Amino acid sequence: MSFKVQPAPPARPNRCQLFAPGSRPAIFEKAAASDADVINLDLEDSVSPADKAEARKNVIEAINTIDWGNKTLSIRINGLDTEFWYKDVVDILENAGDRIDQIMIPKVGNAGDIYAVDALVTSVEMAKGRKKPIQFEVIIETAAGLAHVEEIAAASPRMAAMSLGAADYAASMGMQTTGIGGTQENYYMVENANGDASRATHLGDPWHAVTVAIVSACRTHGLLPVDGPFGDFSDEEGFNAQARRSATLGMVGKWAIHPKQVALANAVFTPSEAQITEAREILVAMEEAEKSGQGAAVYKGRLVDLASIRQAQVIVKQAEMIG
Ligand SMILES: CC(=O)SCCNC(=O)CCNC(=O)[C@H](O)C(C)(C)COP(=O)(O)OP(=O)(O)OC[C@H]1O[C@@H](n2cnc3c(N)ncnc32)[C@H](O)[C@@H]1OP(=O)(O)O
Ligand SMILES: O=CC(=O)O
Ligand SMILES: [Mg+2]
Repeated sequence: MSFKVQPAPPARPNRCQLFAPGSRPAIFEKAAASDADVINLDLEDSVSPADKAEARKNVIEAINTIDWGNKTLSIRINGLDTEFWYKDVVDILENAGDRIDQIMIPKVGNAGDIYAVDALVTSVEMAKGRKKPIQFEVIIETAAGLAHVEEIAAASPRMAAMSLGAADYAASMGMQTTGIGGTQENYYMVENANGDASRATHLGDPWHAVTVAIVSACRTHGLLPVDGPFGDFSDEEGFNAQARRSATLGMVGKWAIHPKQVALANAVFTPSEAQITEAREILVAMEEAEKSGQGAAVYKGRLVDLASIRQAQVIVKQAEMIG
């Protein structure tokens, strides 16, 4: 471990973030009644420009009147390259009560973007005497966002979470796809020719590099790394495969852009009974090993050592937090 100890991320469940367009207030109550840990009311890309002002009003009313239970409530504002974002921040923080937890900032490109929103939020908080500091979550969904991911993660004490936005990321990177996340059929390896007539193909994961970059920046600075949208909400198997890859790489949750996806995300990002049992058994095996002066032991025929304790603790802590 470096001299600088890795900070812990916010201790709250973040297995699923359910999105609802701000221009569709009829679904807000349904979102509030869902099993998602986080609700994102959207003012950005699911709201057409003509509806932005109305959506802001809807969202403010919803923050103030709907019972959001113990969910994290987050509002996605418009990007800093638009004429909408400052009014999103000012109107919401001047008119919404303390039930709002987070602002989600889309398309961040560098630490300066966070600084700008932080300055505005801080000013409105002071002016209105707001007691509960607003946290930030951001979306990494541009080439610049990926290039500056670490400075973005470190940009403000308000930073709590970071998501991968597969749709805008693909557009910004010039990727040849219109799919939102998941399998990309043209991203594959083919087995060597070697005279073999049947050349098997193996699909690769085009989201791997940016996912790892996000997880690394988040873990370095104590944020929650989250996988973003999976557009084809009829494809449960595809969603599960994407979510399992993200969970394996260290992400803590995934967006749902349709209520169908909430249970899927919760299932993948909740450690299974088998995983929890195995993690607890490893901790017991290591306690026994340490008692007999050993740093390494054998569990089910494989090596476990002090690093295994830290791995097992990840799963046990996740399970305890989710309850
Ligand atoms: C790339 C990005 O930026 S992703 C993030 C931004 N995008 C979004 O926020 C989109 C969020 N999702 C949606 O707007 C909608 O789910 C859509 C447009 C995809 C589909 O909407 P619909 O055609 O109404 O879906 P469908 O008919 O299958 O809905 C089934 C039920 O779930 C409800 N529902 C649909 N979406 C949501 C939602 N996001 N939250 C809560 N409830 C919802 C419907 O009202 C309907 O309820 P009912 O059974 O009581 O009538
Ligand atoms: O905002 C999300 C995305 O995928 O783009
Ligand atoms: Mg986007």
